[in-house]
Amino acid sequence: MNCNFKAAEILEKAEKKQGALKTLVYDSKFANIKQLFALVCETHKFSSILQEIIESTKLLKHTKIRVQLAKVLVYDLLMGQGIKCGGSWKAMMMKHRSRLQAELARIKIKQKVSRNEDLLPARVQRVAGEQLPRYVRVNTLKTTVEDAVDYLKRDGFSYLGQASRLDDLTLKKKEFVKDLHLPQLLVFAPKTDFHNHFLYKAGHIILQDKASCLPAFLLNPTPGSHVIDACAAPGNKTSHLAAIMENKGKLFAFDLDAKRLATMSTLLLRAGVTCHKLAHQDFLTIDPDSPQYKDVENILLDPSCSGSGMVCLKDHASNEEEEDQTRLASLASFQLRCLNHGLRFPRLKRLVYSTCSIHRQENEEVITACLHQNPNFRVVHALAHWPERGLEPLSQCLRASTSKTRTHGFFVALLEKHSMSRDMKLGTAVQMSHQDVAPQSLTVCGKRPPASEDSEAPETEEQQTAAEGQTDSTSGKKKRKRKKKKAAATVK
Ligand SMILES: C[S@@+](CC[C@H](N)C(=O)[O-])C[C@H]1O[C@@H](n2cnc3c(N)ncnc32)[C@H](O)[C@@H]1O
Repeated sequence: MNCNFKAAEILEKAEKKQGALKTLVYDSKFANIKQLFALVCETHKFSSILQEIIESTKLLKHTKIRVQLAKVLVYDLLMGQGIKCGGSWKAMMMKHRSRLQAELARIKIKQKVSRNEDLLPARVQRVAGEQLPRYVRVNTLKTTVEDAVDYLKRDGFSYLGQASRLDDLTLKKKEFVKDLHLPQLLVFAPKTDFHNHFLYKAGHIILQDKASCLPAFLLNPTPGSHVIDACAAPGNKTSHLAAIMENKGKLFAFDLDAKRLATMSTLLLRAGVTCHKLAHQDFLTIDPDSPQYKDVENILLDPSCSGSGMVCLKDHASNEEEEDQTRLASLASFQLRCLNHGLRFPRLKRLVYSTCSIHRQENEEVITACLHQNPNFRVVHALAHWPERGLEPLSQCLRASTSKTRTHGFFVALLEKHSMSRDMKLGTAVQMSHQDVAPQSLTVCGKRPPASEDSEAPETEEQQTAAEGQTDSTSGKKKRKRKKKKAAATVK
């Protein structure tokens, strides 16, 4: 189907509140998702100006097409690629081109601006003004960061060194730096285009938003380990996992969508990934007790979400009041089911949960409910220096946004199973308190994790005591334990 037509169909569905733009785009099964996504986002962004042009030129009357299609075609003709999709609509639009161009020029003169972007409503301009840097992840399966930097320098880019503050990510044309948080990430000026660059075509670099690099980075599976990427396509995080695993071990990747899996196959081939096993399967139907998954210790779960963190969609249904609550509830319920399912794998040690949503329902609330139902897991306080944390009380989790991290809106939680020895240290009382108290207080136990590689400095004894003293049953057990200890000491 023609890209313009598909884009119009999606805009119409979004207006009827049948879903968020991103989900609708991905659900469309369109062959070129990237192209469709860009067209939908841009048309949506300029919607009010396009409407004005269409009305004053009486385009609908002349062409008998629906308003959403008219918007897409006018956008493409006046501001986009010049209607590449062609066909009969192209001929039709060319007939009206000079009138449409004249109307756009008239609006610009009236508003005393010269650029199309300056016509955008203030709130949209604010978001567009927060243009994100271009993040480039170096694919260490094919090259090293140093070699990539050298290549780019020889190619005319100007290397400014290692960033140390967020402000260092504000870059001008051709400048680039190493990221301040993620060692394999290079940062360039917004809209630096690498699609035709040798390093991209050869799979040496992957174009991936910084926030989307967090899940694999935090999971950090060791080479040789067995890992599941539960909702994997189109596979950027899978290829990141494979790079961390140095292509050693087993990486099981599942997705429901055959087309996205096909794209993923190409991406993984280009990236030189060989340790994966792709399956066109519903993750919820995977048997955790099947012998082939008996050694799985790590799971990355990046399930379908509302996509409300994607910058270009911020102007659309981006806050909780506007977003369809029924839809959010259904997404959250699916996300929780996936999360609970992931935690059923018998040898699982760590699971990273992520979404590109900014809604508490899909993020902190899912984690809270999950902890409530899985008292043998806790949330790890990840990446202590990350500037934006999960909403209270889940500050162990990470959030990301244009303003605080210069990325798309994102959420990541790292869950870890209590090891036997840790459970013993914490006492079974902690597990009991998980089950017995309200979900919000559950995180108190998660908030004071025993030391682990990603957790903050070990807590004080005082904090530990406070955490353990959440319920009567807990303190009762503690008292009994202390009494026993005292008695034992006396005997000695
Ligand atoms: C947010 S996207 C994943 C993006 C991917 N992790 C990446 O980094 O490229 C969510 C994916 O989950 C898939 N999905 C949805 N429900 C699923 C299920 N029950 N089992 C497996 N995959 C599922 C969708 O088809 C979609 O490709």
